Amino acid sequence: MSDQDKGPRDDRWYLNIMAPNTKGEKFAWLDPTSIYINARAFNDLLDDLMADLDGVEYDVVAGLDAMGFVLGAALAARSQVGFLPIRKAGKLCVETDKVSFGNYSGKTQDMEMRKPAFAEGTRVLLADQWVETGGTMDGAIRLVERQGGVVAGMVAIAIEENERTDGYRATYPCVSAVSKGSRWQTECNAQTLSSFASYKPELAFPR
Ligand SMILES: O=P(O)(O)OC[C@H]1O[C@H](OP(=O)(O)OP(=O)(O)O)[C@H](O)[C@@H]1O
Repeated sequence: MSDQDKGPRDDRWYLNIMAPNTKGEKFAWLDPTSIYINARAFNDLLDDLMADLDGVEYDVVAGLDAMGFVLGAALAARSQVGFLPIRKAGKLCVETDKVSFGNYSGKTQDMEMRKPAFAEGTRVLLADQWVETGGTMDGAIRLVERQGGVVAGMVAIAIEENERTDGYRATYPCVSAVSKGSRWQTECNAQTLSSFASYKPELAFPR
């Protein structure tokens, strides 16, 4: 792809290379990780998220296990702040706080954060790949607040619209590559993208 192909910044062209689910309803409805494979796509995604995070103040980025680690760590590096992994339960070998949460799959799971992870009043930016029901974010918010942290905002490739995520947008700065009011947002809410019709894995190849 050439620079000309990028188009206006609002285009968010890299969303076109996200892959549809081909494995059925036990899985998420799409796979955004194809964006990470392609250098231009990944960098343009990070550029747009960083631009939209301008004015949001945070001391650390917390990434949600597992795919939130990719975006969260990359944004932490760009922001020159540290990165805090919030893990699915049973992995951390240090003291932890634990919460239960439900996500799009309908299952209840536990997640953990090291204890203590930060000083009281630390501003934490929560990063995840995707927000669907918002249940995973809810667990992360509780973990951060339990240790006296302040949720500084949330960032993801997309935040689907529903009652819970409307509440997040009303409460925190929420940044997503899928812009509110865009046709991408409408398609994400409906869980089908028009770009799926022309999706090819080759679109994401590294070169
Ligand atoms: O808003 P929710 O309904 O809670 O769903 C969003 C969560 O689901 C996806 O992760 P998943 O649990 O599939 O795990 P993964 O990151 O390990 O792929 C996504 O990365 C979020 O973490």
